[in-house]
Amino acid sequence: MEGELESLESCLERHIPPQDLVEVKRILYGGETRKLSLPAAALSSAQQRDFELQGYGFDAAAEQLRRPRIVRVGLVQNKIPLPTDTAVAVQVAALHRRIEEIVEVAAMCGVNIICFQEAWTMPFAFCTREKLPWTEFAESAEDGMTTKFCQELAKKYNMVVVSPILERDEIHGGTLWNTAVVISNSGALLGKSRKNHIPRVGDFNESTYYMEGNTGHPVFQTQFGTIAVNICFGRHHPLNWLMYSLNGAEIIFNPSATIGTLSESLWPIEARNAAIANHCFTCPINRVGTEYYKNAFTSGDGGEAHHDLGHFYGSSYVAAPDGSRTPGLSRTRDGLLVVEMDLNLCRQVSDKWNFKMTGRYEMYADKLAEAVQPCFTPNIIGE
Ligand SMILES: NC(=O)NCCC(=O)O
Repeated sequence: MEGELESLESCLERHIPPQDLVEVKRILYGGETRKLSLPAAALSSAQQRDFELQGYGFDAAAEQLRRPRIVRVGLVQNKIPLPTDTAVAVQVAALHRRIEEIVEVAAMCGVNIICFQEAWTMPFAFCTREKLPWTEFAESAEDGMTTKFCQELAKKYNMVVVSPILERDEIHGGTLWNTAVVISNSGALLGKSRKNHIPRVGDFNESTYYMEGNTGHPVFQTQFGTIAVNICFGRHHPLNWLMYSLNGAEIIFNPSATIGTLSESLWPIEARNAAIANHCFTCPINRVGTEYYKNAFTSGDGGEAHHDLGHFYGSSYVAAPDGSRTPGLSRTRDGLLVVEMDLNLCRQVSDKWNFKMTGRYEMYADKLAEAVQPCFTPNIIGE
């Protein structure tokens, strides 16, 4: 992608003198994350298939009573492989093929839980506010062809699959939802988690298509750890992260679709802060590239109509409960980030910082209950 910075990290590596780089990484990233040694076959397959493959590891201290709880997660970011005016079924098939070849490499790297980007089976066409053909990408979470496809992958590779799609719920009048389907490594459907916070910002006009999710904050018990899915815009809402954490999530995925001009300066902060505040691992994932539409659309701001939403900047990363984080994937290329983590780190950091213990949730529960009442008066004290 011409003119786009490849990644923040490659820029730092290029320009910061080596003697300062260690300190810069300590301050910015909480230190240098351990690099994983990935199989040569995986690295060469990634190269042949034209996607970036990076691997990092977070360690925890050895304990006497608990064995290490090591899990490998995979985060996938990708461009749409075909133009947005290609037939719907052909676009979906091409995305299935692309994901299949990335998941195969994830399996070579020993990934236990994989998560794809938000609405991964389609262009992020909600900016257009057109209904057809975009609503045709919607599928049943329970038995749509993408769920069936992911169940096959889960069984074949013994991998938990988190598959964020546009859902059509036939039981409730054919309504649409922005939903993550969670599939166990046995291939069984574990359940689904709908997007709780729907954006109304800039060209992100998703409320034209679906409402705020009604599945609450489910946490899925998998063989490899407890996981939750906080879909995209929920990233800006600390209480949303908190609720998944209160329900016991050790890893919270954040499949997203967001663009540089809107959110890139927030991206490194929000999910990382959530990992710190909630003593868990967080995994934000963003799509890559610029998606063009035949019909121009406006942003409702008096500006010119345009054919694209802007550049999706990738930069997927993982943040750990101690506040450290991996480098981000590329801003421009498809990629797979493989991260090994010892889940014992969550309780170890919790015992150190005690945010759960010092959180005063009962005080906030009371005060929030008051603040949402129509008769609420803010507690402002004047002179
Ligand atoms: N997909 C989505 O909710 N995007 C909104 C923009 C953002 O959260 O950065």
